[in-house]
Amino acid sequence: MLKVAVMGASGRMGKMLIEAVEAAEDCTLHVTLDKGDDVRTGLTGADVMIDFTRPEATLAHLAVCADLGVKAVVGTTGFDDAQKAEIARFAERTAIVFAPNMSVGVNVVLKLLDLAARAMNEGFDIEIIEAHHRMKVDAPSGTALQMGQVVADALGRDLKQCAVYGREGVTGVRDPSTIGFATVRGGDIIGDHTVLFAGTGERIEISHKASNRGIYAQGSLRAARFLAGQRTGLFGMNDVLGFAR
Ligand SMILES: NC(=O)C1=CN([C@@H]2O[C@H](COP(=O)(O)OP(=O)(O)OC[C@H]3O[C@@H](n4cnc5c(N)ncnc54)[C@H](OP(=O)(O)O)[C@@H]3O)[C@@H](O)[C@H]2O)C=CC1
Ligand SMILES: O=C(O)C1=N[C@H](C(=O)O)C[C@H](O)C1
Repeated sequence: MLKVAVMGASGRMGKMLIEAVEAAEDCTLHVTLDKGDDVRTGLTGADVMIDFTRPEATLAHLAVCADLGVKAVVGTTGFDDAQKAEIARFAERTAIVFAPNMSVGVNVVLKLLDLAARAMNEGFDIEIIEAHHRMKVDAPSGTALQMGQVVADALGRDLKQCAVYGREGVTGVRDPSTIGFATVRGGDIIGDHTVLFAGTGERIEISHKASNRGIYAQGSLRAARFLAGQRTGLFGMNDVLGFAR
C-alpha cells in the first residue's frame, strides 16, 4: 500500500488528488496538507508526496522530503531556472517525478511534436497557443513551454533565443527562426494546447484539450507508483510511461 501525502489539499488539483488517492486500491491517504500546516510532521511516515502548489511552496516541501527520504511527484509549474536547478539537487537525495503535465495525452503529443518538428524543419512557422481558466497565475503554461522546448530541441534551436512571448505594435515581418507563444486566460478552461506548423499552402495543427483534471491526478498516481522502484533521481513522464527517448 502506497502512503500518499497530498500538498495544496484545498486547491483545484489537491481536491482531485485526494479523490483519486481514496479511490485507488493500492494507495492510502497518509495526510493532506495546506498552507500553514506542519509539513515535517505531516510528511513523516509518507512514502510519496504529491505537490501541485506554487514554486516557493514546492521547494520548501522538497527540502523536507529530501531530509526524510520521502519520494515526490511535482506538478507545480512556474519555476525559474534557478528553482529547477534546486529541484535537481533535491533529486540527489530522493526520487522525484517533475512534469508540467501529468496527462498521458499531452505526453503522447510531446512525442508527436518531436516527429513533426523533425519532418517540418524548413518552411514552417511554429506557433504555440495555450488557453486556461481565469484563475491560472503563471504564463505561458508549463506545458506550452515544454512543447516549445521539444520543438526547439528537434530543430536544433535555443528556446531562450528563439521564443517570442506575445506580440504587439509594429513587429515587422515574422522571423522564421522564432517560435511564438500565445496565451489565453478566461472562464473555466481546464487546459487547451495547440502547436501550429504554418507552411505555404498547408497548415498542420497538433492539439490537446483537457476536459477533466482527473487526467492529471491519474497521471500523478502512475508517477507515484513508478517512484516506488526508485531510490533517488529526477524523472519525467517519459520515464513513468516508458516512452523511449
Ligand atoms: N503537472 C500537471 O499535470 C498540472 C499542473 N498544474 C499546476 O499545479 C499548480 C496548482 O494548480 P491548481 O491546483 O489549479 O492551483 P490552486 O491555486 O487551486 O491550488 C494551489 C494550492 O497550493 C496552495 N499554496 C499556495 N501557496 C502555498 C504555499 N506557499 N504553501 C503551501 N501551500 C500553498 C494553495 O493554498 P491557498 O489556496 O491557501 O493559497 C492551494 O491549496 C499550478 O502550478 C498549475 O500550473 C495544474 C494542473 C495539472
Ligand atoms: O494551471 C493549470 O490548470 C494547468 N497547468 C499546467 C501547465 O501550466 O501546463 C498543466 C495544465 O495545462 C493545467
